[in-house]
Formats: sequence, structure tokens, C-alpha cells
Amino acid sequence: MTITIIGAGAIGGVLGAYLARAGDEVVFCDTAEDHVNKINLNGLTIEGPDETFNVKCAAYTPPQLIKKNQSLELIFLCVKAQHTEKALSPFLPLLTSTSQVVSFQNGLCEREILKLIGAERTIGCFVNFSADYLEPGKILYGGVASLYLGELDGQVSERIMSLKDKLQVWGPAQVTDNIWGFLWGKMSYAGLLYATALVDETMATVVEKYELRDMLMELCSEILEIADKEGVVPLGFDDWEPNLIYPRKERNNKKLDAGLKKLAERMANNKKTKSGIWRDLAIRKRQTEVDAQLVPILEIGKIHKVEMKLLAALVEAIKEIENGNRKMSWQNLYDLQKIYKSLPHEIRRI
Ligand SMILES: NC(=O)C1=CN([C@@H]2O[C@H](COP(=O)(O)OP(=O)(O)OC[C@H]3O[C@@H](n4cnc5c(N)ncnc54)[C@H](OP(=O)(O)O)[C@@H]3O)[C@@H](O)[C@H]2O)C=CC1
Ligand SMILES: CC(C)(CO)C(=O)C(=O)O
Repeated sequence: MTITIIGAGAIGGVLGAYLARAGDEVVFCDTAEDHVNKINLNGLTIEGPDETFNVKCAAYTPPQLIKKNQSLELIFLCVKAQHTEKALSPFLPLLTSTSQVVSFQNGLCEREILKLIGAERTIGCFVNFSADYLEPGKILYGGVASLYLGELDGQVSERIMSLKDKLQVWGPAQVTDNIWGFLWGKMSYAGLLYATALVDETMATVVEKYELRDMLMELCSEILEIADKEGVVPLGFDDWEPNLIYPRKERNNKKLDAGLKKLAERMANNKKTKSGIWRDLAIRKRQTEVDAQLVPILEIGKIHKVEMKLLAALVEAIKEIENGNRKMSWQNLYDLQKIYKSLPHEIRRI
């Protein structure tokens, strides 16, 4: 079955390249014409921690692929969260009743995808390996990390087992019966990642900054509280353990500090030392995924009547950096610290 990768950037490029190298038929589709042209001309190059390799594959822009008018059975959707609907919609007429669309994205994009194509054709995926689009035809790959596939209803179906098997050529892909748990777990981690992007430092440097730790963990707790209200049990991965952070009253600071030390070490040792959010703001000078990732959590929070002062301030600060009305600096984190210190005592470090 041909795998169509919509969004042949960092994540889509890496997965597609491994699959193509192993002999799968992979078709890349991306709006960046220079990237598409380069792939067609010279192939796609992956610069990984252990090897650099190049694969030859067909690449198309969305209008070119639509023009081919061939049905698409398996789509890996690897665009930024805010492009989900725009990227998938043009292909709806090419889907069949058995097509599968797998969301290799951060955020709760599956909620949006299922509205477009129905839950039966939507497959969830939690992805935590790191990669960066370097230039047309070239992707930096940070190496393997957690990747879990899951049906939205928790079923362990044959189709996700076979997808998991297919992905072994990339690395240790796994299957979960709680994909929402992973997606919300990643969202709590995303709170931390967005905060690290408020300053032009590595993620590890911010995580190691002990005096900011309580504030950062409260920021993540705000997100975890919403997951809790939604009836989801957030899951941990790669030295990130939501259950050490929330419920607040059960927080074990000793274990949490040990976990964050390991996380900072992992971050420092990765080829990608700053987040994709930082890269969007500092290098690519474009909007982050904040409107499609953190803003929906604020909205769900409103439904549950939970005030998220830190998350709201973080969203505002990120948007100000996006718009050029704020610079990256430590002061941004200390501004959040001020808000944290004004929170009721019972919320602060227990
Ligand atoms: N990179 C990472 O390390 C990680 C990323 N993720 C998540 O993976 C998802 C993908 O991110 P990432 O790979 O980094 O993003 P990239 O920007 O590297 O890749 C996305 C690609 O999709 C293209 N694109 C945009 N709109 C469309 C469209 N309508 N149709 C087809 N292609 C389109 C983009 O072009 P253009 O740039 O011109 O817009 C870009 O080339 C995100 O949700 C991210 O949060 C998760 C874990 C780690
Ligand atoms: C840091 C990373 C790669 C997750 O590990 C990520 O999700 C990002 O860059 O946004």
C-alpha cells in the first residue's frame, strides 16, 4: 500500500525516508515547492546521529498530487497542528471508505481530523523523536524516541498492529490502548517546551534552572488538571512523568527533581537542543503551533471553569514574540514566576 506523507518536513521526512529505504512505496507531498523540487532532483537526505542517508522518492505539491486523481489508502499527516484542516481537506475526495489517516503531530489534532473523515478512518499517534527541516531536501534527525500508535477508541486493531510492524524499519514504534493519555501527556510536556522557548537558551538550561522549577511544574499541572477533568489519564515517556507532577497534593519533589535531572541530560545530549517552538520563532520567523495546541486547552479549561493563569500568560507571551512585540529573554520566565507567586498558597509547591 502506498504511503502518502502530507507534510514532508522534519517528522514526515524522517519517517518517509526510513520507510522508502526499506522498500515501501512512499510519496511525499508538501507545499514548499523548493523542497519538493529538490527531493525530485536529488532525493531526500537525512542527517541522523549515526548515519546520513539519501532516498529517492516522488514528491508533489498538493495541487500536483490532486491532479493525479489516485485514491489514497494510507496517509501520514505530518503538518504543523494549525495546518491540519487545510492540508487534509483537498484530499477528501481521494479517500475511500477504508482509507487511514495517521496524525504524526503534537496537539489534539485527531479531534479535528475525525470531524473531517470520521473516527473509523482516523488513527492517533504520539511522536516524540526530534528532527528539524534544515533546507530543501535536507532534514536533521535527532534519533529514536517514543512513538505510539493508537486507535481513538483504544482498540488494538489489526491495522495498527500492521502499521507498528511497518514502522520498525524506523525504530521501536509501539501500540497503545490509551492514545489520548499519550497526547495529553505530550501536551503537559508541551507546556514546558513552550516555556523554554521564551528565552534563547537550550531546553536543558531552562529545565535545570531550579528557582523556576516550581513555576514550570505548576504550568504543566494546569494542563494536567484539564486532562483530569476530561477523564484522561496522561501517560509518561522519555523521562517525562506527568504522575510525578499531578495531582499536586501527591507530588513527590524528590522523585520529580531526579526525573527532571534525567530529562535535562536527555535534552542536552540530543542533536536538537532547542525546541521546534524556539526554531519557529528564532530561525524560521513564523508562527508557532500555539493557537492549535495550547489555545484549545485554554478553551477546554473554560468549559470546565478552570482558570489557567500561567498557561494564559504563556500563550500571550509566545504570541507577542511571534508578532515581534516581545523579545526572547529570561525576564519572560520571571514574569511568569511573578504570576506563580501570586497564586493561592495551596497551589504553590506542596
Ligand atoms: N520536529 C520535531 O522534532 C517534532 C515535531 N512534532 C510535531 O510533528 C508535527 C510536524 O512538525 P514538523 O515535522 O516539525 O514540521 P515541519 O515544518 O518541519 O514540516 C511540516 C511540513 O509541512 C508543510 N506544509 C504546510 N502546510 C501544508 C499543506 N497544506 N500541505 C502539505 N504540506 C504542508 C510545511 O511547509 P512550510 O514549512 O512551507 O509551511 C513543512 O514542509 C507538528 O505537529 C510537530 O509539533 C512532534 C515531535 C517532534
Ligand atoms: C522537543 C521535541 C522534539 C520533543 O522531544 C518537540 O516536540 C519539539 O521540538 O517541539
